[in-house]
Amino acid sequence: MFKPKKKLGQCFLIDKNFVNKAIESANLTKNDIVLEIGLGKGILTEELSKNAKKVYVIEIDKNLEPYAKKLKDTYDNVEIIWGDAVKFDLNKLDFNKVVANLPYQISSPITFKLLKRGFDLAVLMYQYEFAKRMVAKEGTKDYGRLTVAVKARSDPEILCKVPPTAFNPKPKVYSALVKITPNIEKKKKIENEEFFDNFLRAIFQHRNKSVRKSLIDSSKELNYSKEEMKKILDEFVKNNLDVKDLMNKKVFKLSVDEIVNLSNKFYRFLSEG
Ligand SMILES: C[S@@+](CC[C@H](N)C(=O)[O-])C[C@H]1O[C@@H](n2cnc3c(N)ncnc32)[C@H](O)[C@@H]1O
Repeated sequence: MFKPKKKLGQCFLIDKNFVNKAIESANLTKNDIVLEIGLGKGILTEELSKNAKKVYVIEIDKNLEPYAKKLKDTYDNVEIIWGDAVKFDLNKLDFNKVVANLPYQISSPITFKLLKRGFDLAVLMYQYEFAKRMVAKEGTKDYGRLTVAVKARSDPEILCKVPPTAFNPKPKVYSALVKITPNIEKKKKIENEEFFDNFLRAIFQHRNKSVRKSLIDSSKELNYSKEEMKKILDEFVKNNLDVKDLMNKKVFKLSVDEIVNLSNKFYRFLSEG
């Protein structure tokens, strides 16, 4: 008998309504190539393989092989990749959509990895609290680095809240199905994505401080000493008087657009200097 492992987030979906909701929301056609992370017993994989051209599934737990075999015996468009999805190079696979009931402990690294790789549409199950952070508004307690990283590149939407009874074993918390639609126009506004992500990491280390104080306190994230950062910021503001007010605002009160603009200006200033 298969014994689910908590540390691998093995809460398997048993309520077909949520499987159907995920499949419908992904608008699958026979041209779609889907990536799923976490096979489990294959409840989602089976429906994906019926509705898409091909399904790649990355699964870490080889003990689930009997379920993989059963699926592969019935569907010839399923390919299982045994390994850690966090370490796997997603550019090796030619998928265009992502549908998954994510193991919660890797929600964050997988979301960042997927946003970097790019996709046409993703429908993902997250812990409800995590989903709320993805869609949060500026100035609220849930607003943070994750919100801005996601919203600066896509339009995330909570489709529905999912109760613990939809899974076996039952998790302690609620979950949510989230649809992430990439937004090319928004993404194009980020002048340098690597710099933007480092900038986010730096400012959100101190979300309650002003952007200026936060950048000084986490100057190491951008490879400067505190003294260097102070001088740089003074020069930056002197040369860009329109950022003065933003630099004095608390980090968590800045909108996504304001953060993108500030990051772009700071990136340009540092590259020119
Ligand atoms: C929440 S279960 C979902 C399983 C199935 N898709 C379902 O909906 O019932 C998460 C699955 O991800 C797998 N998993 C956990 N960590 C993983 C990782 N780092 N890489 C790939 N799979 C992982 C677990 O073994 C488990 O099968």
